[in-house]
Amino acid sequence: MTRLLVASRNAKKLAEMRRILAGAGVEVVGLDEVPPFPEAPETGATFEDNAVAKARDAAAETGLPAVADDSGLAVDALNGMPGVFSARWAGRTRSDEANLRLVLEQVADVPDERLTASFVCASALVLPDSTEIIVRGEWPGRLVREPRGGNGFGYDPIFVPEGETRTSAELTSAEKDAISHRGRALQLLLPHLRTLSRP
Ligand SMILES: O=P(O)(O)OP(=O)(O)OP(=O)(O)OC[C@H]1O[C@@H](n2cnc3c(O)ncnc32)[C@H](O)[C@@H]1O
Ligand SMILES: [Mg+2]
Repeated sequence: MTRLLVASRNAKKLAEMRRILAGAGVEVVGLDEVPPFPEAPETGATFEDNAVAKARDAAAETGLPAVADDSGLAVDALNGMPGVFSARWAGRTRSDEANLRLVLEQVADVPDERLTASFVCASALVLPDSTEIIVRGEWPGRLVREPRGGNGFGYDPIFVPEGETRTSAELTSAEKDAISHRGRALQLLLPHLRTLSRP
């Protein structure tokens, strides 16, 4: 089976990517299973720029096809922030709890009807021949002021997807994967991954 390097240092994100890619006809390999290489900081202005940079580095360093995602929460009342800064919104400690508390503080005066937000995921596949495929998945919803639920990671406890009453941290893994920004982006990559495993 063709090996595919999934370039993420976030264990919970990686687990989601592994689940969604199961059945794609590739053997998923994590960064822990390849020799270490220096990883560039995520300095891009867009999710797409960061995703392709992560995947490009990983493919170049290992010679394997590589997929990476850059993702985050875009809050309408905050002009799309935290956006590409989602992982480190409350600073370098990168604490999920501190990040979501800061967002809640920032929207404290925003009326409920304007608490709309979306999760965004840009996912990039870079092949050994340097072909780059970049896709995007979005998951619209709204914020709640009290975190709820223990599944998922990041901002999941304060995000209620459109059409749901539960937060995304209250969805099962399978429910989240089926409709999430990451699930949608990776579905768009699947046809490209299938061509990898063809002789
Ligand atoms: O870059 P890698 O190593 O993949 O891991 P990371 O956690 O740094 O990932 P990003 O740079 O893409 O930052 C995305 C942040 O956005 C948030 N996020 C992304 N997807 C999410 C999801 O499905 N549910 C909740 N929060 C999410 C979460 O805070 C992540 O740390
Ligand atoms: Mg990151």
